[in-house]
Amino acid sequence: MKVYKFGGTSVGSAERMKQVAELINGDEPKIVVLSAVSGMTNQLVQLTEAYRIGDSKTVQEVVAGFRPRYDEIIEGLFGDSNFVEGAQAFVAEKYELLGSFETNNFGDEQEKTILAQGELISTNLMQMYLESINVNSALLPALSFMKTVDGEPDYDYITDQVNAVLSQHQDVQLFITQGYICLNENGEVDNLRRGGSDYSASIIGACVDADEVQIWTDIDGMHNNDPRFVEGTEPVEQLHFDEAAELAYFGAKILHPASVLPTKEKDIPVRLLNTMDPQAKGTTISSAITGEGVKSIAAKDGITAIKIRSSRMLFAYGFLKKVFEVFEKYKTPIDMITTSEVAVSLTIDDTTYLKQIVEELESLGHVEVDTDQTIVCIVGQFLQEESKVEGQIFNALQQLPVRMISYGGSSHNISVLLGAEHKVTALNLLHEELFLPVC
Ligand SMILES: Nc1ncnc2c1ncn2[C@@H]1O[C@H](COP(=O)(O)OP(=O)(O)O)[C@@H](O)[C@H]1O
Ligand SMILES: N[C@@H](CC(=O)OP(=O)(O)O)C(=O)O
Repeated sequence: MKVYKFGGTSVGSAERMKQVAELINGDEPKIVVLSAVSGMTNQLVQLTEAYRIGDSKTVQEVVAGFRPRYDEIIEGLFGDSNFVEGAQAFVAEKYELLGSFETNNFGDEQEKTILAQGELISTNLMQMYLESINVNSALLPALSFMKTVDGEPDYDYITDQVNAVLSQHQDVQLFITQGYICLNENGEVDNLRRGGSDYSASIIGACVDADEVQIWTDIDGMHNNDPRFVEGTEPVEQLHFDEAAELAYFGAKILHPASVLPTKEKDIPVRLLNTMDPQAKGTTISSAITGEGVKSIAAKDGITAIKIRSSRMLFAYGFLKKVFEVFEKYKTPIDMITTSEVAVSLTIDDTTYLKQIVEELESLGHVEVDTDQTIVCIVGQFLQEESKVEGQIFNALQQLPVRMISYGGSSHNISVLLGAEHKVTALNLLHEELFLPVC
């Protein structure tokens, strides 16, 4: 069994959906995970915001805005009028549902139900299209097997349920399911957070012991730098699970940060492939350790740096424990940390409890907070005795005000903290220094 995942851009139009159908049609057994058509989840988020503030006009406008997009997709997908009518009736029910919530009684449950509709629409349209071209496939409703408890996948439940549903369709080799959506421990509709379809594919892959998970998107694999900000980036052929996890966590949008773990645990290779160029090699992520030196650079925005300065740190022990306890109390993960004899600097990206954290840290020392920072993360295999990378990084960034550097935490990550306004310059300078030949 293989698990394929197609992102929003890969199902963003009738033409793309037909391309996907061609790619997944074949004898090999497959579970195909689809995202919502590109932009749809953003619009659904906008819709939930309008409901929250009681803005009925925007609610009606957003819902009306769905129609032309899906009309075009349905028209492009189906020749037969029965299928056109069936698909139109299906989306009409969704528009009705999306416009039917009460603004004065709108909470998390309603919000999650709305956010789930994008994936429900794209998968149903794909299933109808496959039927229309006589491809034998079945819809595998994600809400019948994908469950989280305290936000974490319930692997035992998912494994039992997904295998039970699969065994009900012995004559089918091709299954279509929704990414991103799930039920929570209370049986309510929930999701795996934005970009979570990659995570769905990886969880499903682990639960069915897949031979491989393929993530199909609009680019030929993980590039050696962020193609949105740097020109001339190139795909990286091989990455270790840990390298891919670091890149995903530190901003490489092509992969959801949590999606590496389930496949790593089961040692299932993940391939990142391009729907628009299916022959391209892409990137293979596996347990193989390959190559030395820098493989890729990523950047994560929205970082807050906190510095705690205290002369009580001098010759003392237990100070860091007290600092960490504050973050533990507010369930706030720390990304980077550096220390001197009189100060600790660390970064967080979740600022929900920043005020409370700062208040408590002030009892330990003088606290300074810098918002709007970016972590630039350089990933690869760095053999410390031989590595020239540190020198190259200092060289590349010498003109920029670097706020923190984290090196040595692992042999495959060097992280640098800068003000967000320096991100694009830093990515480009590092690219030049680390990847481009010296003329
Ligand atoms: N290092 C990187 N390598 C490849 N793509 C990257 C990288 N960093 C960011 N991206 C962006 O990720 C995008 C693909 O991810 P995403 O938009 O989530 O795709 P999908 O809609 O298929 O889920 C690419 O178009 C690219 O702009
Ligand atoms: N549709 C969801 C889930 C997802 O994974 O989408 P994509 O694969 O297009 O990033 C989102 O936009 O967050």
